[in-house]
Amino acid sequence: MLPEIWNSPYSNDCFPVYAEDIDAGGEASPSTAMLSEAAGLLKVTIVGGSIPERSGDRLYNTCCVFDSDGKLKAKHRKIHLFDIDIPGKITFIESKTLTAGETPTIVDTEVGRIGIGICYDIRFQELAIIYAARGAHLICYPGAFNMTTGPLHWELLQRARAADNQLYVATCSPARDVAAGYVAWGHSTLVGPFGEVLATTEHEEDIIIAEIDYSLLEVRRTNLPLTKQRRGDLYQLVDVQRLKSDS
Ligand SMILES: NC(=O)CC(=O)C(=O)O
Repeated sequence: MLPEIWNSPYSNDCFPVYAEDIDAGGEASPSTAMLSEAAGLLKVTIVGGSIPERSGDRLYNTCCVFDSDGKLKAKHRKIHLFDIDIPGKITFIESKTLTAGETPTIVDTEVGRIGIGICYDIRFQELAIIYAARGAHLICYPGAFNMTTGPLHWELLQRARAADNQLYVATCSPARDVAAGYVAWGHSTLVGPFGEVLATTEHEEDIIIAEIDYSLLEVRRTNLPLTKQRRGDLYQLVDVQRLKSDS
């Protein structure tokens, strides 16, 4: 797994410059061609962080997932754009250059059923609930939280998504570069289905190698039978996409 916007500085000025046309493949998208080659050569599934994607006259913040033959299995376009204003701390308006994606993305891979979100997507618990309801074992969030929100929210949100939905959450952030226009918090992390941090980095460049045991999902769901105890008679989340595809 790679971080959010790993082929470009994280800035509205740079997104159009570094954007690649993913659907055209080959030389049009050197970053995804490289990921596909690496997945095939190493025989691993890759959740390819995200890059700015050009599609016609639009730009998206897009994560590509490759299977161990190097085939593109899924493409997730960041659904919730990072438009925030905390005066004196951080203002970022992704929607100045980017368009929001329109579909949640869940993908069956050799290493489990994976839901994908990109950074700000982690703040919207409904997306994680839908992924859990559709049988995700793991949600991967390439992200790049910052020095204001990172210390308070980055780990909190990962643990909340994992504990509420009793699944694994994996995040990958760029390392911190204090000279960059946007300073990332770092701290890539793997969280287990009890909300426990299984592995994490500091803010320097690093790699996490950790084991995921999906049999723990059942154990935790038996220990705490939240799904059975949910009061669907009092509240419900409607899976609009599923309703659309069923009709
Ligand atoms: N960069 C993001 O998309 C999100 C972020 O930094 C935050 O939610 O805080």
